[in-house]
Amino acid sequence: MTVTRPLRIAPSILSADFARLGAEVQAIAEAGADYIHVDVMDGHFVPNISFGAPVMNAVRGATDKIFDVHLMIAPTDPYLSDFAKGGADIITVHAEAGPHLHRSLQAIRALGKKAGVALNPATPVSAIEHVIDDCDLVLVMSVNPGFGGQSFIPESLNKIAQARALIGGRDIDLEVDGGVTADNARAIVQAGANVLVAGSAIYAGNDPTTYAERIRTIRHAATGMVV
Ligand SMILES: O=C(CO)[C@H](O)[C@H](O)COP(=O)(O)O
Ligand SMILES: [Fe+2]
Repeated sequence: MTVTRPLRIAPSILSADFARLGAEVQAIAEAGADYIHVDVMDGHFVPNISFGAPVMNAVRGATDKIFDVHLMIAPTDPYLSDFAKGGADIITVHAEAGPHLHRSLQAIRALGKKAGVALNPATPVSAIEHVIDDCDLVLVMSVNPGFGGQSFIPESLNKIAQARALIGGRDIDLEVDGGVTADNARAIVQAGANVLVAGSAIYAGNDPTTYAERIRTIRHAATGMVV
């Protein structure tokens, strides 16, 4: 029998108001986020630059929720300890970011953190077959990484199902990131995911009074609850 971990909603602070980042992290945590998704981009692995470990560390004190750090950087290994010391709980590296994925995953666990591996849309699930027991989280990218606000790639649903089959009964989160909304959340969860990242769908308008309702709407849609 396949055991799926509990549903988690992980707002991406990439879509937050950076001028008020600490307050935005606190607001999203109080609004019901399960994980805080932190997108780190280097302008090399992806065509955009966001922020690094010092900025993440500066807002770490805003909540004690799990910091789910998505590294879109290459190389990754020289920076892992900065993110671990800076307060990351889960550190996810891309399978495409370097030739030694197994070493990177082991390095994250040696730092006492949960190790995640992310797959770009063009990378097959088979790329992580031989490291699946070294992972605590698998992240299926449902857009090409680099920017918030893109549309969900429909083929991702097949890939999520393949990743779920690979994970089987292991205690591993299956996360989906990119273009997640209340409209596709149910299909994503039915395909086998349990962690939904959403940036623009939650932070739209940067109005904290709407965050709890946006998170609740996605959570209810994902569970098939009629509201
Ligand atoms: O990793 C990312 C982009 O590379 C972001 O987490 C993702 O795009 C979230 O934003 P949105 O929900 O607006 O698509
Ligand atoms: Fe992300």
